[in-house]
Amino acid sequence: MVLSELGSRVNKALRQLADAPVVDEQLLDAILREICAALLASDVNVKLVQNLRTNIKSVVNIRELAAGINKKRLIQKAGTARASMDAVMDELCRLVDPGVEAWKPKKGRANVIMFVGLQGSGKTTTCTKLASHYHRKGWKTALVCADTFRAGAFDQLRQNATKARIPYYGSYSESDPVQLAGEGVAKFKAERFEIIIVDTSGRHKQEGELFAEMQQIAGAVQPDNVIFVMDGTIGQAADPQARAFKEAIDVGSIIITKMDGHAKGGGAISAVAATQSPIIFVGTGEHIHDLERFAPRPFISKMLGMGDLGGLMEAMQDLKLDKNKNLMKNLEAGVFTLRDMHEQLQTIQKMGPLGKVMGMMPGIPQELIAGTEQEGTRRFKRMMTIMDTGRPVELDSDGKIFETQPSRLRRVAAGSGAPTYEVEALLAQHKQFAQMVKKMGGSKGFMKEQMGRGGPGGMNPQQMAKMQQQMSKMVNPAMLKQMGGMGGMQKMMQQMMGGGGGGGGLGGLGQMMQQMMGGMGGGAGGGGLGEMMQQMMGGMGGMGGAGGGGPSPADIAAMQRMMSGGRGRGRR
Ligand SMILES: Nc1nc2c(ncn2[C@@H]2O[C@H](COP(=O)(O)OP(=O)(O)OP(=O)(O)O)[C@@H](O)[C@H]2O)c(=O)[nH]1
Repeated sequence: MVLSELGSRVNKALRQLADAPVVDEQLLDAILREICAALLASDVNVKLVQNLRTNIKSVVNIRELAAGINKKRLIQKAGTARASMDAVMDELCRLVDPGVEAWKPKKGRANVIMFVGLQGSGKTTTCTKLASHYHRKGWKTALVCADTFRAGAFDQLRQNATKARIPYYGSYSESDPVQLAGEGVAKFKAERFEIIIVDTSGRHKQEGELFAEMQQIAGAVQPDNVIFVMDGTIGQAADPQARAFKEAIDVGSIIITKMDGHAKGGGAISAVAATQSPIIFVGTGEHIHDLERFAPRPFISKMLGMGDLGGLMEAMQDLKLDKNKNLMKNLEAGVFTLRDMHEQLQTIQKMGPLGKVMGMMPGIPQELIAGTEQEGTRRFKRMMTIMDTGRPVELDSDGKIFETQPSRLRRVAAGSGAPTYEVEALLAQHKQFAQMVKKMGGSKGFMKEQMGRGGPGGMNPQQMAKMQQQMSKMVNPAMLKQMGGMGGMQKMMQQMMGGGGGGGGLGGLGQMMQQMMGGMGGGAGGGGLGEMMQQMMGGMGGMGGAGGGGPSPADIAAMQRMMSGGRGRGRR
């Protein structure tokens, strides 16, 4: 069972808990049975599943809970359901969290990272991915190839490193991996590199020869961190494999690869318990950027369809929207040209595959993302092609030029191979965004003004308290906790609404994402925050009906009124 299926099965079980009129031992048992069956079907180690069950049962003592609060059925139910859900969430997180802080490189010195793992686990690919990650974050990074076992390993690393512009060291003729590793690390240390990543050979199975070589290389390069790379598709074999590596070498961190596609992934999760080491990244594809930072709670939360707000924020910050001076200037003036729209689409593309970005948004079920990813991406590409066909003067316009001169519209349609109605639809969408930007960005930044010059701090205390009250009603407390409480939530809203440097920047972006995914609004969202995020990201556009378990339409309306200073939408 792939992880998204595991997530929805667990989520379904938890919902049963929340929806049941009474929570008793029988119901809890049935739900635990379902969760455990789902975990086992995903290849999670059987002992770990047993532990999870026992731990939850010991935390949620139904009889005790019931005895403590037996006055009102409703209270009893609410308390028990919440305690059960918290316990399930905590135990799921514990599966992927060894409780050990991950190693972090130190600035101003050489940090040697050694990769180990079986042949084909994805070591060489992941070495370059990680090198590229550090390189992008500003670390002086180099790669050393000490894999002399597999013919072609050095070529592979050389090609990847060249593409990523990362200095590398290796040899076609030297056959001693220990000497190669030692020389490479010494060279890059002398050149004051900060991150030196050493790729080592693998074998088809864990065997003495491999481990002896690994230990000798470790002796030569004295790694600060040993990263164990494990293939996410290997199922139950993960546990003995991880144990064998841990016994042979001081594994400090884990990277699980091939977590894209149909990886079951549950087996590889067992590596955490086997090595007592944290997973630091997961590989999600063959491309150099297909490496996602791993953190236990966001991972579980994302798997359950609750999103990963931290990840979303990081992806947004990485975009450095405020560095796009032209766009910002236009947005602040309330202007949104077709070229701005083109740039926004490119920006979304830079955040990664649409599905990945949507997956970070809470309340959007994983199955829905998988289903709409293809359609969304196709639509996205068609829009880009249409805009690329426009002339510069047309792109820099507000699009009215196409209304007054229909021959231009027909020319763009013919040039891009799209039917005219599709070009018209794009122009209509652009018009909608442009109106929104005018509302939000114009008059010195509508949102900024409302939020108090770039932050909610400008609201008066009464407005602030009221807004918090509305927000807390709408947001699932577990999610609010994940976002760093009310403060975190406000920070996020700031980022989304004006943090990019001009009011409306990310609002437009969010709205576009919804458009790309096609009909992601209202009913699609499985939970409160997803709905609210859509509301916020859509620039208060009013997305319609609340998703299951979300805020009521009255709550949303109240929230909108609050956010727009009680003046209603549509005001300039
Ligand atoms: N889909 C997918 N493929 C991956 C991922 N990581 C690596 N691969 C692919 O897995 C295959 C093996 O990867 P390598 O990097 O050559 O494996 P290795 O562990 O270095 O192998 P040896 O050098 O022989 O030990 C390659 O085809 C990679 O493109 C991932 O996260 N997702």
